[in-house]
Amino acid sequence: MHDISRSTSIFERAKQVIPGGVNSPVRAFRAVGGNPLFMQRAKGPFLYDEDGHEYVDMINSWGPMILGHAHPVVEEAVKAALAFSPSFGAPTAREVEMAELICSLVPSVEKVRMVNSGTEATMSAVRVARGFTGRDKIVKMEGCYHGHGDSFLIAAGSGALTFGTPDSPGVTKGTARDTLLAPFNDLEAIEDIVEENKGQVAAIILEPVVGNMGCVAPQAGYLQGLRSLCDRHNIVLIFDEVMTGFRLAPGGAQELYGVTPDMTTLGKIIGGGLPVGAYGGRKEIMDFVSPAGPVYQAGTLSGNPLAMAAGMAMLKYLQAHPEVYQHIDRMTTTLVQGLAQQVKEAGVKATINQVGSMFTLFFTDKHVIDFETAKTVDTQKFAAYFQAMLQQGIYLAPSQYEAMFISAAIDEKLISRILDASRHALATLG
Ligand SMILES: Cc1ncc(COP(=O)(O)O)c(C=O)c1O
Ligand SMILES: N[C@H](C=O)CCC(=O)O
Repeated sequence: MHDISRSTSIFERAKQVIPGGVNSPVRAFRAVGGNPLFMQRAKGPFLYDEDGHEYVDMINSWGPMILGHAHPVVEEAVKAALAFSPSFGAPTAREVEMAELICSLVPSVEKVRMVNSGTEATMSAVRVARGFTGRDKIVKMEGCYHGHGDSFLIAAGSGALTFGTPDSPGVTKGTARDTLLAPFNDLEAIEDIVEENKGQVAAIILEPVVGNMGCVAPQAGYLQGLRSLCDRHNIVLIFDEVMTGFRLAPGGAQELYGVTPDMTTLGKIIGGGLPVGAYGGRKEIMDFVSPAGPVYQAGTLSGNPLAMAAGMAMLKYLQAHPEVYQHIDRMTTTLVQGLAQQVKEAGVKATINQVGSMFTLFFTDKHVIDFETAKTVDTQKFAAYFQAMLQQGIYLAPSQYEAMFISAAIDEKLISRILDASRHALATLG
């Protein structure tokens, strides 16, 4: 066993002053047992904990570190921006440059507003959709996670699902009533819901490729079907691309699947590792946002110069190096094929979903296509696998209901290292 005494003692202190000792629940390792590791630094594909251990990072800050940690291009951009002051509370040219780049790359986005997190982006997008349509209800998919806004903490994925609180206390009955639930990948079900609530649904929001009940791909025709349903009923279709934006393709999942929503929410990569979010869409909808229109949304630190500098550096690097996408997709495919072979040889009940550089190894023999099938996983097996991988220096997402994200810093040698570790981990499962 690793000596993690420094992490453990920091965790003890943390629990005295931070709820559960962490600033975001999934970090607490409760779903996998043991104490969370406290990280000190990271470089390229590696994380280093407070006790000095090195780990191959398979989460990459839940997506944004697509180039690996502390990439020099991002580091330099942040240093340069810092010298000009970390915040003005006034508009800057950088924000305009960022908006222009997003509008040029993301098919659905004609105008965009920067915010500080994915949660803010989704909350704001839904408010705008309600203001635009004059309707109250939204439809969300079971198991999708859109941050911790009240309207979304109903059948929510990610940490909410991991900790058994997909319907969070504190959300009023009124708010919950305005969120209708549909199973992911089921067009018939959502058509019925929209029909039963005719003229009342402002927006349908979903992760076009789900990452927050583990990685789940949309089935053929599903996204197209939602597009045409929204067109028929004048409903605003919102793709939450906080995870998939600039990861699955420069234009996100909407580019990959060729389906253009009315609005898109973004985060993660567009901040290059700094706190950021954005929501955008068709001009006529976005012009409802204050001060152009009546729907209020604001932010003291929105468009923060450091976040803009880091995000722009990352987006421009990706634009100049499209081979990054080929590399991360190829590395992920090699890894997933290796894992699939190992699972078969070990006789372990498991199935793997992959879209581009996102994937999840689910400990179930069911094909995972929605919330119901995702919930068939053996979470104890996953926990044992997680711990066995951790002991061998591989840092996985600490929950079965999450996706893993591969960075450009991962190469063939590291894939072999991960696969060697996995072979041993699977052998311990029995
Ligand atoms: C798809 C999706 N939407 C929204 C969010 C919320 O983003 P944040 O954690 O930055 O508030 C997340 C991640 O947490 C996410 O994965
Ligand atoms: N699934 C979440 C984001 O992608 C996990 C991150 C968090 O909630 O801390």
